[in-house]
Amino acid sequence: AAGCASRPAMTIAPATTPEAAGLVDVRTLVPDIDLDMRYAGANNFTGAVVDGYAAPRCYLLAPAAKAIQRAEAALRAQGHRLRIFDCYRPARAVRSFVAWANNDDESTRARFYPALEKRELLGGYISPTSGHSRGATIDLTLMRCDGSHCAPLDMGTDFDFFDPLANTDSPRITPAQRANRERLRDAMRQAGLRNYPMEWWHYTLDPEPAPKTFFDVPIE
Ligand SMILES: C[C@@H](N)C(=O)N[C@H](C)C(=O)O
Ligand SMILES: [Zn+2]
Repeated sequence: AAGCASRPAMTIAPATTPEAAGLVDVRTLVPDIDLDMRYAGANNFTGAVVDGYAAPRCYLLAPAAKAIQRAEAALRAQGHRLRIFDCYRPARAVRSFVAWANNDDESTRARFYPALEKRELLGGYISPTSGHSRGATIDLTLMRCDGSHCAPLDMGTDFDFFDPLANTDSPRITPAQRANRERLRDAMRQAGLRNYPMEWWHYTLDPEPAPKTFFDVPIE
C-alpha cells in the first residue's frame, strides 16, 4: 500500500548463516565500496548498537549485491560513488526498532524526528516488518569524488531524518538538493532498484528475488 515499505505477514526462514540465506557480503564484489553501517554503531536514531549488528558489514541477496556493483561501476565513471548506511537487516533488529519506538526515551529526537511523535514513525518511516530483512533493500546516498577524496552530496536531510522533508519528492528542498536526489534515483533505476517515496535513501531491487522470505541471521 502507498506509504508502507513492507508486507504485513512475515515468516522467517530457518537459515542461521549468510551463506545458507544466500546473502553475499557486498565487499566481496566491490572491496573498497564506502560503508557507514549506522546500526552497527551508536550513530543512529536509537543511540545504540542495534541488536543483530555485531559487525559493520553489508549483506544482500546475490542479485541485489550485483545490482549495487553495477551502480557503483557506472557512478565511478561519472566521478561519484555510493555511501551505504544499511543493507540486509536481521528481523531481531526490526523488533528492537519497534521496541525503541514504543519506549519513552526521547534522547535522539532533535536530530532524527523533531516534528513527529515517536510512535508515528512506525509504518511509514520505520517498518515493523521491514523489506530490509528480505535482503534486497538498501539505504544509501551519493558522494562526489575528486581523485580519492569523496564528499557526500547534499540531499536536503541526513540519513534517517524521519520527517516529510525526507520524502523523495518533497516540495520543500532546494533545486540543487532535488537534482542530487534525482541523480541517485536515476543511478539506482538504471541498476534495477526502485525508490521508496517516503525516504530518499531507501531502495529495493525490482522485482525482488524472494519477496516473501525474511531472515533473522545475525550480522557478524
Ligand atoms: C529505518 C529506515 N532506515 C528504513 O529503512 N525505513 C523503512 C521504512 C524500513 O524500516 O523498512
Ligand atoms: Zn531502508
